Amino acid sequence: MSATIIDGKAFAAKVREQVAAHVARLKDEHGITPGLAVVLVGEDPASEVYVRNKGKQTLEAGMNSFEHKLAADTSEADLLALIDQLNTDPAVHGILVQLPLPGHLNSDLVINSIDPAKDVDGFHISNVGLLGTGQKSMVPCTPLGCLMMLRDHLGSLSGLNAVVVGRSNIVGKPMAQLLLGDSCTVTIAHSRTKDLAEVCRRADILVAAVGRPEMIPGDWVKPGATVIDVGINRIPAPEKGEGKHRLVGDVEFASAAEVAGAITPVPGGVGPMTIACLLANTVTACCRANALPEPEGLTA
Ligand SMILES: NC(=O)C1=CN([C@@H]2O[C@H](COP(=O)(O)OP(=O)(O)OC[C@H]3O[C@@H](n4cnc5c(N)ncnc54)[C@H](OP(=O)(O)O)[C@@H]3O)[C@@H](O)[C@H]2O)C=CC1
Ligand SMILES: Nc1nc(=O)c2c([nH]1)NC[C@@H]1CN(c3ccc(C(=O)N[C@@H](CCC(=O)O)C(=O)O)cc3)C=[N+]21
Repeated sequence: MSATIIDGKAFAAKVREQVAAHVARLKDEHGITPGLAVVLVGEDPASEVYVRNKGKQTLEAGMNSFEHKLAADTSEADLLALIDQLNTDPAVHGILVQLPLPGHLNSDLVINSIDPAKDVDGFHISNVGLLGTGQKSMVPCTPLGCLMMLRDHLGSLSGLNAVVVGRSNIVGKPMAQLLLGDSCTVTIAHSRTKDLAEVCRRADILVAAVGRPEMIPGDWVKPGATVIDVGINRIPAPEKGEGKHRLVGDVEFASAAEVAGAITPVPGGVGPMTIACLLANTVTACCRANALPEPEGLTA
């Protein structure tokens, strides 16, 4: 193995320290405690892992955590009423509605009912538009975490060929916007892309956000490339015992690590950074709401 392992877990711990320091200052100097509300409708395994880690880390950073767990058959009207209440609650600075939502709920409608200033996921059309036009916005947590690791590892990204595999609204598209903002030459690949292997081999920066376990093998990776593996896939792990699972990314780690210059592991890569950036966005939202200076280095 030749690649540098980008330690997202350690990086995330540093980001959370910076967040906690800023939270302490907000409390001491202004008597303000940032608050994050998370809304979970029904049960989704990926979301539950995320919510569990997040609630704990929100409290550890000194912030208030408000969890709203709603039944899977909650009506759209009830969900919108809750969001309305959180929008007007002065103790709530950030609102996150876990995705995916059950099929009977219109996610676009729900997301766009969140006050854009409290939209710490950065999914509201207003924030999407601001990001796309290079204006100050709330930046989606997962792509923001990826950008932080890339800048930390590479310094300048200017002029590099970046390939993002996946075009979802929550990862692929905002990731591409951020890379473009840092002057990469950006290609967005997806399930209809012709000769994906060839496209990937041109990437100085390869971001995989597909949701297919170990889909990208080492021979799709350009020698020396920086590989960011966003995928979180639970696969059976009979070697750990009957019915056990383990997490793997969208990249075949062992073979990719032979070729890449640097690579993020799964777990311990993008996942922890996503949560750290959610906390960072909550502090940023709180500062903006109170017309106070924002923490430095924690936004795009
Ligand atoms: N680490 C973290 O913090 C987070 C991790 N994730 C993980 O990242 C992964 C992606 O999530 P998300 O963006 O929400 O997923 P989506 O399912 O919304 O999007 C997947 C994308 O991958 C593309 N795709 C699917 N199959 C192929 C293929 N064979 N070749 C090329 N492209 C393909 C799809 O293309 P098309 O549009 O053509 O269908 C689509 O654009 C998942 O594993 C998820 O669990 C997600 C959020 C946060
Ligand atoms: N509105 C919304 N925003 C999201 O950002 C969002 C969402 N909905 N729905 C679900 C996905 C998924 N997601 C994860 C974040 C962190 C880990 C994470 O911490 N992963 C650890 C592993 C945890 C474990 O050990 O199981 C790691 O990669 O090291 C996982 C998954 C955010 N998402």
